Amino acid sequence: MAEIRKPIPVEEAISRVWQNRLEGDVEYVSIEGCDNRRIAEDIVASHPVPPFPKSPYDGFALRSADTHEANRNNPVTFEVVEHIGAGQVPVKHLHKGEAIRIMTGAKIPEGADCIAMFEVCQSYEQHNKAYMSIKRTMESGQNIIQEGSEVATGEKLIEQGTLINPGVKAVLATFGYSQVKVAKKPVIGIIATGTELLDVDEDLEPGKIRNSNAHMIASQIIRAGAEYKYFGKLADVLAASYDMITKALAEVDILITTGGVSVGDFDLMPAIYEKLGADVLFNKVAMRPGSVTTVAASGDKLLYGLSGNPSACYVGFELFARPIIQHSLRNPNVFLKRIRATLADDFPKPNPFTRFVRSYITYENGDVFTNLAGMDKSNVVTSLAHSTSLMVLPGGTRGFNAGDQVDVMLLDDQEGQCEFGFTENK
Ligand SMILES: Nc1nc2c(c(=O)[nH]1)N[C@H]1C(S)=C(S)[C@@H](COP(=O)(O)OP(=O)(O)OC[C@H]3O[C@@H](n4cnc5c(N)ncnc54)[C@H](O)[C@@H]3O)O[C@H]1N2
Ligand code: MOO
Ligand SMILES: [Mg+2]
Repeated sequence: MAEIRKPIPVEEAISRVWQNRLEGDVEYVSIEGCDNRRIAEDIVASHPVPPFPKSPYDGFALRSADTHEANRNNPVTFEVVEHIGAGQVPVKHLHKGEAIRIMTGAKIPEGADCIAMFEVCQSYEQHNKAYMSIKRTMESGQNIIQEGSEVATGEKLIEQGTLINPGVKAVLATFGYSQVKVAKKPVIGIIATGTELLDVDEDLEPGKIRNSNAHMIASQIIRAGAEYKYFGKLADVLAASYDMITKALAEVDILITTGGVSVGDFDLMPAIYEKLGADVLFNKVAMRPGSVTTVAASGDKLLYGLSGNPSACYVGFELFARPIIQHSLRNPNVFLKRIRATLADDFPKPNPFTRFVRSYITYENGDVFTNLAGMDKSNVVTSLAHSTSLMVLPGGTRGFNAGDQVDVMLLDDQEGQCEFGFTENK
C-alpha cells in the first residue's frame, strides 16, 4: 500500500524551512552593474547635501541689504563684478553695491545672501562696465539652497537590504560609491526529473512532454533575485539520479528538483533523501496545488523537492523558496506582499486545503479585483502565463463567490512584507 503522508499547515511548513534558512554572503560590484541588487550595508551621508550653498536660478548674487530702497519707481543699481557658472568658484567677496552674475548650481559668493532671478533684473553696460538693476527688495536667504539643507552629515539614507533602483543609484553616485557592497546572489541548482521529459528544442514523441518546469523555475529564481545553475534533466533511474544530485548539491547553496516526490513507483526523491541522510522537514502540506512539496536539509544546504505538476511546482517555489532567497539577500520583508481584493469569479467548490489560485489583478473605479488566470488544476501549465498573483482561498467547507473579499499575494512586487500570516476569511 502507498505511504500515507500527514499534511501540515502551510504556516508550519514555512516555519520549518525558516529554521533552516541560509545566511548570505556579500560582494562588491561596480555601480554600473548594481541594478536590482540588494545593498548589503546602510548608506550614511559622509558629507552634507548640497556640499556648499548654491544658486537655484540663473541670476545675480546680491546683498539683500542693498535692495531695501528698491521699488517700482526706484530701481537700485549694482556693478556686476564677476561672472560664474556651475563648477566655478567665485573669487570675489561681494561688497556694498556689487552683484555677481551667477548660474544655477554655482556656489554662492562670500558676502552675498540672496539671488535675484534674471527675470526680475535689468542688465546693461556702460563705459565697458557691466551693471544690473532691480526694482524690488530681496530678503536675506532668498533663493539660496543652503549647505546641508537636504541632508546633514551622518544621516542614514538607505537601509541594508534595499533593492537598488534608479533613485538608490543616484544616492550611491552622490556619495561616491563607485563600488557597491551588495548581497551575493545565492546559487540555486535546478534538476528536472522524469523519463518523459524532452528538451525544449526536441520534437514531441508519444508519451513525452517538453520540460517546462526547469525554465519556469529558472525564471522564478531570477525574479527572486538569485542565480540559477541548471544541471539538466534526469530519467527516473535511482543510481544516476543520486549521483547527479550529490554532485549538484556540492556546487550550489540550494538545490531544487522537480518531479518524483509523490508516492509513484518512479518517484525516486524520497529514496534519494534517505540515501543522502537528509533531514526531511515535510513531505505533505495542506495546500493546493503543491501538497506534495517536500523540503529536506542536507548539511548546510536545502533541497527542495518541488512537484512535477507545473502549477504545483510554481506555487511551491513562491511559498517556500522565495522567502529563503530574500533572507539571504538581506531583504527583511521576505514574504510576498499581500493585499485584499474582491473576487471577480465564483469558486463554488469547497476544498479542505488552502488554495493558492493563479490570478491577476484588475482595477475598476478604484476597487481592486482578483481574477482567475485560467484553468486551476495542479497539472495545468498555460494559466501560469497570465498569473501575476496568487489568491488565497482558505480551506474549509464552503466555496467562495464573486464579491467576496480575499487575500492576494503579488508575484511581481519586489518590496515584500515581513510577516506571512493571512487575514482570516469569514
Ligand atoms: N496515489 C497518489 N498519486 C498522486 C498523489 C497522491 O497523493 N497519491 N499526489 C498527486 C499530486 S497532488 C501531485 S502534485 C503529483 C505530484 O507528482 P510528482 O511530484 O511525483 O511529479 P511526477 O510524478 O514526476 O510528475 C507529475 C506530473 O508532472 C509532469 N512533469 C514532471 N516534470 C515536469 C517538467 N519538468 N515539466 C513539465 N511537466 C513535468 C509529469 O509528466 C506528470 O504529468 O502526484 C499526484 N499523484
Ligand atoms: O501536490 Mo498536488 O498539486 O496538490 O495537486
Ligand atoms: Mg509522481
